Amino acid sequence: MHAAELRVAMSVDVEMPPPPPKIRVDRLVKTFGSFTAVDGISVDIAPGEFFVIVGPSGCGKTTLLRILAGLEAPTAGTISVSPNDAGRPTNSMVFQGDSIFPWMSVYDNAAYGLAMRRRPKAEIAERVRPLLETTGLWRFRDRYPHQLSGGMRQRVSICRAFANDPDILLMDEPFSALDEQNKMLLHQELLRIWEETKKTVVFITHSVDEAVTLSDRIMVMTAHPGRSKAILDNPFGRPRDVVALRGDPVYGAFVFRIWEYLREEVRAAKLQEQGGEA
Ligand SMILES: Nc1ncnc2c1ncn2[C@@H]1O[C@H](COP(=O)(O)OP(=O)(O)OP(=O)(O)O)[C@@H](O)[C@H]1O
Repeated sequence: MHAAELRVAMSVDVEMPPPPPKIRVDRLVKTFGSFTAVDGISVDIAPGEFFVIVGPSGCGKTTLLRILAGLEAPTAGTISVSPNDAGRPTNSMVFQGDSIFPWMSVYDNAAYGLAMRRRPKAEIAERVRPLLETTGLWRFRDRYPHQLSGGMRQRVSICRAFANDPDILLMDEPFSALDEQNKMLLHQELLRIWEETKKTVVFITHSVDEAVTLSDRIMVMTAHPGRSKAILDNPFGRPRDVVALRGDPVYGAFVFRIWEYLREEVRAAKLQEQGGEA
């Protein structure tokens, strides 16, 4: 057999094992006193995956993200994150609304994580400038947050998180305060930056549309106590055009499928909120 034939034969026969997960969540439980916020969630998230969590209000999404960020300890179960290159932060968090510093310019806000790690100025510029350019903020780099629109402030938060070059990005409803048009632009920008960097992202949202637009997989959570109800593979490939996506008949069908899982949970959460039984 020639070497080329042997290679073909081997490529057919040898199945590569999947890469080890970047994040492994194993039977995770979080209680606050007698209240169970997260109840036995297990999931493996692959390196470079865009993993989105949707669920009704109060189901434990933020609690789960805070545990991933190391801001809360689990009550039971474990979270393990495969190690990264030394010297890089494990994760950066982007919060709901914008969380940039009002006393710092756009540039300094975007550079904040790197400056805190005392990276050389040239390296900071090398990282920050392309991000500010991609998001249309470069010419506003000397402005302060009060001189920016909400969409621009949120762009600064995203630039800061990516500039920091973490292994994992944790995003807690970062776009919930924005109007539809700004949201759409930011979705496209976020996807563009993510496709260049292939970071592992865990993203929380209330919006099924946002989940479908951004994700590789979507976890639907139950109403309190927060459990994993379903984990769905997104049928759309990459790269994505966030507007064209909506014209695809598969889009509506996938949104509908997620709502089938979600609607009962939203109803249950509403009843819980009103003090009734779900
Ligand atoms: N530190 C805390 N002490 C007591 N209860 C808490 C604490 N943090 C969260 N909870 C409760 O845990 C539940 C889950 O909260 P969490 O913020 O994780 O939900 P969520 O799904 O992110 O909600 P939303 O979508 O409304 O932001 C809520 O009932 C909340 O009140």
